[in-house]
Amino acid sequence: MSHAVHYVEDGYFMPELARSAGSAALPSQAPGPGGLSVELKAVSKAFGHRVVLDRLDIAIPAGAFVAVVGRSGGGKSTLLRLVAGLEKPSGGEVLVGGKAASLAQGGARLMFQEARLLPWQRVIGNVGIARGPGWKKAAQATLDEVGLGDRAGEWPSVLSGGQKQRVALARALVSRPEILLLDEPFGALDAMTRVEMHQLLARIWREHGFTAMLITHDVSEAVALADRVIVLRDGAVALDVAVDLPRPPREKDDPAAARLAARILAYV
Ligand SMILES: Nc1ncnc2c1ncn2[C@@H]1O[C@H](COP(=O)(O)OP(=O)(O)OP(=O)(O)O)[C@@H](O)[C@H]1O
Repeated sequence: MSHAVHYVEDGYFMPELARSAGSAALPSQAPGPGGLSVELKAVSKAFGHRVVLDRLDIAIPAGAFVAVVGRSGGGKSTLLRLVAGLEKPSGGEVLVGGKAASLAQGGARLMFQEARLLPWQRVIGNVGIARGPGWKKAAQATLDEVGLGDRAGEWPSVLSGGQKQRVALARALVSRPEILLLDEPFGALDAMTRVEMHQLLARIWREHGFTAMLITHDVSEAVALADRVIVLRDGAVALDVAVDLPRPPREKDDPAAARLAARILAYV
C-alpha cells in the first residue's frame, strides 16, 4: 500500500512540506486506500498535573468507522490529536498503521466543527490547497463527489454552513487520506443538514475505504454513522460497543438505533 504523505496542523495543509515530500493531489476517482489501523497501548496524557487520558487501550482495525462520545472536557479531542500526531502521549504508544503516530508520517486528515476555509481562496482553491500536479482536476472531482461541483468558482463567504462543511470534507478527501479524524464536524448544523451530511459521509466512507474516527457529543449521531461506539469517561473507556445494525446512516427514527443510543447514553 502506498502511504501518501500529508501534513496537517489545525486542518490546514502545509503545501511547502507536502511538495518537498513529493506529495500531490491524487485523482479522486482512484480506489480508496483501505485505511490504516490505529492502536493505543496504555496511552496516558497529562497537561501539568491534570491527567486527561489514563492508560487507554484501544485497537481500531483498518477501514473501521469508530465514534468516540463523552462529556465535555473528557479528552475526546486530545485523543484525536494524539492519533493525528499533533500531540505526543505522556505514556504508552499511539500506533497508526503499526508505526508511531507522527505528523511527518501523515496519511490522516482532520475536520472540525468550523470549516476553517481560507476566505481569499475560491471554493476550488480551498479544496486543492496542496497544489500538486493536476490539483484542479482532483479538486473539481472531489467537489462533484460532495455535491458542490457547480460552486467551485465561488467565494466561501457566499456558502451556507452545510455547504462550507462540504467544502471542508472535500478538502480532507482530495488527497485520499487513509484516516479521517472528525472532531464534531456537524455540531453547528441544523438537524436536516446534519442528516444530509450523515448520508454523504456514510456514502463517501463506503466508497473511499478510509478509517474514520468521529468525535461527537451526540450519541444518536454516533449510532447513525459508526460501526463501533466508544464512551470516554474520566479519561478511560467506559463502554466499547459494536453497532450491529444495517449499514449507516441509521437515524433516530430507526427504533433499534434509538434503543442502542439510549443504552449508550447511560454510560456517558
Ligand atoms: N494544550 C492543552 N493544555 C492544557 N490543557 C489542555 C490542553 N488541551 C486540552 N487540555 C485539557 O484537557 C482536557 C480535555 O480536553 P479535550 O479538548 O480533549 O476534551 P473534549 O472531550 O474534546 O471536550 P469538548 O467535548 O468540550 O470538546 C480539558 O480539561 C482541557 O482543558
